[in-house]
Amino acid sequence: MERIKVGIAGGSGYTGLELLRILHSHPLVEVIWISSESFAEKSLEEYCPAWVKRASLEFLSLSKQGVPSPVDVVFLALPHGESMSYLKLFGPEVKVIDLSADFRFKNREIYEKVYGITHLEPLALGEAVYGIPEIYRKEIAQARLVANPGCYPTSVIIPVYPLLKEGLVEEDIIVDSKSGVSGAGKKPQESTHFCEVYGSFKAYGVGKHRHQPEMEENLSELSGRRIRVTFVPHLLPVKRGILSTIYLKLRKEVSEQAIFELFKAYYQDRFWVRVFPPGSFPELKWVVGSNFIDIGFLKVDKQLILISAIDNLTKGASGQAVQNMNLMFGIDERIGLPENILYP
Ligand SMILES: NC(=O)C1=CN([C@@H]2O[C@H](COP(=O)(O)OP(=O)(O)OC[C@H]3O[C@@H](n4cnc5c(N)ncnc54)[C@H](OP(=O)(O)O)[C@@H]3O)[C@@H](O)[C@H]2O)C=CC1
Ligand SMILES: CC(=O)N[C@@H](CCC(=O)OP(=O)(O)O)C(=O)O
Repeated sequence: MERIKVGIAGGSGYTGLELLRILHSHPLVEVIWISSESFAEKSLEEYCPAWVKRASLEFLSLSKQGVPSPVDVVFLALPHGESMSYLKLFGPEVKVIDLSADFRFKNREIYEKVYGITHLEPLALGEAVYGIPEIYRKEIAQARLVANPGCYPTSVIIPVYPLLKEGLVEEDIIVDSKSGVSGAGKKPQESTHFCEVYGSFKAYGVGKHRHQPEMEENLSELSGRRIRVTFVPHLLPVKRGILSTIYLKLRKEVSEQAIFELFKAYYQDRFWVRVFPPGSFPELKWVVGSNFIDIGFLKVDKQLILISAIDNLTKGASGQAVQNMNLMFGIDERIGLPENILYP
């Protein structure tokens, strides 16, 4: 098979560098170009010496140079609002996987309200497939444009989906998530400065985080009911990882064993999902660096507590994006993705 030719828009950012880490070891891929506005014409080695002796690529400026060499697929690892402005550069023969939120909503009005910007490519919203391979495998395989989900929604939608789909839980869901600081990207901000974060722990975006409507729209569509999510994210003083604790009310009596069997029925053949037996819970250290999502659960009377863990940059972003690319090109979704963790 000829290698898949890849372009990475935003190759100098955290998810862009994670894409490079993964794709460099992918046996069926060749990275043809990477872009950065601030480092245009600088080499990857100069920007990030970890690449010395490994790859000789030079950043180009997408805004100034326009469409670079032809590729089969482009990853848009760009800020919200920027991704959609670059979509038109790529013809219909090029597959696009967008890591931003620009194509995640079916409803344009919700996107514009949540992000406070006018959508530049509203027609593409209908075409885009929400990129959770464990749920939308068939649609992703046919897609030209995939909207890679947000990191927090990935950690919530995968564990909650089987329970909602089978009508086992109520519509009101409480999500308490904690994320490492790389979730905020590489651009310096006071709130993510080392001294602000290290040795501390805080909630942010309480009751108004933009991932709440993303989870609600998607879970409502999947379940055919109006789902309400109360979402509180927190900033952990670590670089990578998300741990989400999800509280659900059971609609009827179900045993823990039956819930375990349900998860197995949905995810047994989904390699990147690991469901733990009742009472065993995930930890960041067992997933960080890998593309796994780990799920644990416990029933307390009528309440079901789910705990999930992912690496925000891998299963929460670039790993999932490569998993989507594999499906779009008809190859095994395991290929090229990291199973190894960064432990200790
Ligand atoms: N970090 C995470 O854990 C996750 C991030 N995401 C989403 O993925 C996307 C990328 O995130 P992340 O990698 O963290 O962000 P970063 O801030 O680390 O990187 C952003 C990238 O976009 C480039 N860029 C910025 N502005 C422009 C522009 N106007 N035109 C062209 N290129 C531009 C930057 O290049 P330059 O060198 O010029 O600055 C850089 O390469 C975002 O939409 C984010 O929300 C999704 C899931 C998880
Ligand atoms: C720690 C932190 O700041 N996290 C980011 C979420 C990153 C992400 O996955 O979301 P998007 O792709 O939707 O940007 C935040 O709360 O905005």
